[in-house]
Amino acid sequence: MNPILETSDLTKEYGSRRGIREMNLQLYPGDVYGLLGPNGAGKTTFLKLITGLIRPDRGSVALFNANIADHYAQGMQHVGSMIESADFHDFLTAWQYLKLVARFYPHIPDQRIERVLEDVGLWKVRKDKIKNYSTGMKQKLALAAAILPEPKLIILDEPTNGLDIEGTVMFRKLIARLSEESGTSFIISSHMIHELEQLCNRIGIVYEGHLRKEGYVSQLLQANQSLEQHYIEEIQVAKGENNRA
Ligand SMILES: Nc1ncnc2c1ncn2[C@@H]1O[C@H](COP(=O)(O)OP(=O)(O)OP(=O)(O)O)[C@@H](O)[C@H]1O
Repeated sequence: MNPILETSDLTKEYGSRRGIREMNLQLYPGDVYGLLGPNGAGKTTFLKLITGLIRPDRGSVALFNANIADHYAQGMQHVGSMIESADFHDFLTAWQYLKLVARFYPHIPDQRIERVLEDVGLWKVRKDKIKNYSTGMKQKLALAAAILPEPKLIILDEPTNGLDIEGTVMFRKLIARLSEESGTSFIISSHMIHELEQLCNRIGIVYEGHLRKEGYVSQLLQANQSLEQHYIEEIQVAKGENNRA
């Protein structure tokens, strides 16, 4: 099976020498991949690189077999993403905003917009101006925009940030449904390890710009350790290595 996302030696160093180094990751159809790591580990940097929002210093990104440095539109045509807090046109309503997003795609009927607004729990407020939305409501709208064109791969950076408990449950159910019913693949960065444990089939742990450990959640849990224990253990090992260096 060909990977739908493949990064090779992906490297981006900021002036501070922080960033990510030589990250090699493959995502396969149907994968729901959780990217875990402490603050500043490099998760957002990685997600920005694979969506072409920033350019790598070295290495490459292939999406659906297209190298995005040369064939960006081709690689991104089946990808939806939500990375960092979205900027909206505040004077629009949610409905108008999604109509605007829909214009970037060949054919998205109004029924699809209705369905997505219902899915993310914004149906009742669809005619309210976005400037009156809370952070969580804006987060839901960003998620709605990401799933609108029914992409094969959805890339989400901290998607439950700002969501209340009901919103978090809605999010979890929506991801599970899209994964089960449509075979949609996901890569999700989050600090909510319990959310990821329930949602993901694979996880990767990033620390100080390196992909330290990867695994299938089912196999990791067989070792009689929770995902949290695996995570803490890996971070302790990484910190120990740093202290010795
Ligand atoms: N534009 C930038 N210029 C300089 N340094 C940056 C820039 N963006 C990120 N960094 C640094 O690169 C490192 C990785 O940041 P990144 O945002 O990718 O981490 P993260 O894992 O997403 O963190 P968090 O969980 O806090 O969102 C951090 O040390 C950060 O300070």
